[in-house]
Amino acid sequence: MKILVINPGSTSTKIAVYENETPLLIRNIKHTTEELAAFPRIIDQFEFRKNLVLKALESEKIPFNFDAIIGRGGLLKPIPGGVYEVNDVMLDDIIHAMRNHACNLGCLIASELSLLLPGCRAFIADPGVVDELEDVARITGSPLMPKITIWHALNQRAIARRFAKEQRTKYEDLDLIVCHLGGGISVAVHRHGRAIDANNALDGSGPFSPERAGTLPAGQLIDLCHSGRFTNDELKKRISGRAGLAAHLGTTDIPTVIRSIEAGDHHAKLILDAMIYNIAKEIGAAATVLYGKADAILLTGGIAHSDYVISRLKERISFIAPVYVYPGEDELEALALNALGALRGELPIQVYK
Ligand SMILES: Nc1ncnc2c1ncn2[C@@H]1O[C@H](COP(=O)(O)OP(=O)(O)O)[C@@H](O)[C@H]1O
Ligand SMILES: CCCC(=O)OP(=O)(O)O
Repeated sequence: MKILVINPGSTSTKIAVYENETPLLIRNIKHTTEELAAFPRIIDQFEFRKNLVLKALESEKIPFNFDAIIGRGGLLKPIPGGVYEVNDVMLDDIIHAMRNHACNLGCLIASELSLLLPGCRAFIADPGVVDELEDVARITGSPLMPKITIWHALNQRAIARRFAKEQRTKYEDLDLIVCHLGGGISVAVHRHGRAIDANNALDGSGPFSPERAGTLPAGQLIDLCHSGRFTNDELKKRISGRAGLAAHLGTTDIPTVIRSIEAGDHHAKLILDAMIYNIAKEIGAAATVLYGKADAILLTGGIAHSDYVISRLKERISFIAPVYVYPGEDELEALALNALGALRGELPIQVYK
């Protein structure tokens, strides 16, 4: 069986082709802040990102012939984890989504390309809106604004399962803190296979990240909203997109920031060290959810490639539990395996309503 995998991220477009469990193509196309700034809205990137997929196939001479196309799931309603077939309700919710993120393009591109091939199915799996929070974790200080979670559900779970396999145990038998360090940064508590707490890595809570503001001072935010300085869309970009490292330093690229630090840029060092400090605090808070008894802390995502970030993070969090580092992500493989499992009847195909 042949599967095409499409993973649009905030700073990259990742593409894979699998023939059963064997990868035939893995491609990570990185996008600069300027390149994406040319598109006023994320939905405007549809043709650009779709063409990147088609060009990658063409350049590798991979025939356009697939049994299924699976995209990274978008910002739908909160749903349980698993594989979902792309349907009209899903496409409609994505087109009218309240929140913007490149992952919204995953099911749109998968759907459009699958329609070119008779019999080809379009899926998503474990989107960022997977919600398994404990009731106590949902309550905030305002009944008007209950906590919602938007996180790297797909990769966090794939990495947690990989760790469990390496430890010769089951994911469902472990208590883990997993932190995905990407364009957004999510920290989730996985208690016996269920993610009982996770931040909103997109526009709500947690540490700031390469392109997110994270938790902000609420009063100052309200004042800024009423200052007349920004439109609604501009303000949203100040929270997600032109926020975090992008706002402070003009780049989301960690190697660029580190080169500046090495060249003596004290401001760049202060900002990156502050991001690391805030990530460590979020992991410390997650430890309290498990009464301090985590089996391990897993660090993953693109930034986990950075020795600068990981060594400083470890200094602050190693006292909590053993730290394991999984640079990059297993999202492409996790998506491919979900599509294969669905096609083979080994995984239930859920219906998005
Ligand atoms: N080799 C590397 N060293 C340090 N940072 C890296 C490396 N590769 C990617 N990154 C950083 O990882 C982040 C992107 O992570 P990734 O998990 O690919 O996120 P996304 O899915 O949001 O695009 C960027 O800030 C990028 O600079
Ligand atoms: C959709 C929420 C997860 C997230 O922040 O993803 P990126 O790191 O790819 O932006």
